[in-house]
Amino acid sequence: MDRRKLVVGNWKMNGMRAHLDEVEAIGRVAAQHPAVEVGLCLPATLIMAGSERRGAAFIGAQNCHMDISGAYTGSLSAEMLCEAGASWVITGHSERREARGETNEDIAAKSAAAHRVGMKVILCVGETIEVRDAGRAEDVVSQQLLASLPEGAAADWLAVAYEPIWAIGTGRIPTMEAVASMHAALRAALATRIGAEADKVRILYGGSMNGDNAADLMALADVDGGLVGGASLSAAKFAPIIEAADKRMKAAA
Ligand SMILES: O=C(CO)COP(=O)(O)O
Repeated sequence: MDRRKLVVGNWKMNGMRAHLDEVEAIGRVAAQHPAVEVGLCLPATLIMAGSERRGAAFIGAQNCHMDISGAYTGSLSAEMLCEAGASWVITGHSERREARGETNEDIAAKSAAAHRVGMKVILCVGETIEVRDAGRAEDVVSQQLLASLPEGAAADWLAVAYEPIWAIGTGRIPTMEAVASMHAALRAALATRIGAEADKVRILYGGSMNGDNAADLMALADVDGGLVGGASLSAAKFAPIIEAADKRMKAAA
């Protein structure tokens, strides 16, 4: 199955106008590696300016509301983010599931809302260290994925990111065997819901991905790219990850 590698930076609550030079530099790196789909999910304040300097990278948002409009102080709808220049949105990041109490149902609704306005979605799932240590990671994360999967999910608008919570920002990653096994389990779980379409859905790995481990991670059969936090904040750190994805695309061609 030819799945185009997808490498996306999640800037989280980082980035001021001064960092738009990095957006531009990453956009140039993306242009040098057209085999890879590259994007940056920016803080909402930078989406409009970032989308003017994005080069060959797409710009995404990090969250959206599930409703179109209304009395939701401080929230942004998918339509607003899309109009500002975001073509993708992250839903279900653990930093929102945990700290903001987002439920699987909320995440399915947000993902559907984004799809309705023509945006693409990166739906995040991942386990705590307690669940991993108890040997229940694959069951728990597969269930989380199915419970937060929006109606009509299809590969042309939905990607999944497996992000073990204990690997985010810690410099620790699961073993390659554990990542391979989880990604295969998630694809199998998807197939129970969407059948053969599951083969086309890109499943990204996220959590301490960097220039040193990206090549090994992206060589795994069901790892179709990365969702990258810290190492996406500068072109210098992000470029080696994009290059690793490009090499895999060429090796597979
Ligand atoms: O949460 C992440 C991306 O969404 C991963 O963050 P780090 O790459 O900084 O570990």
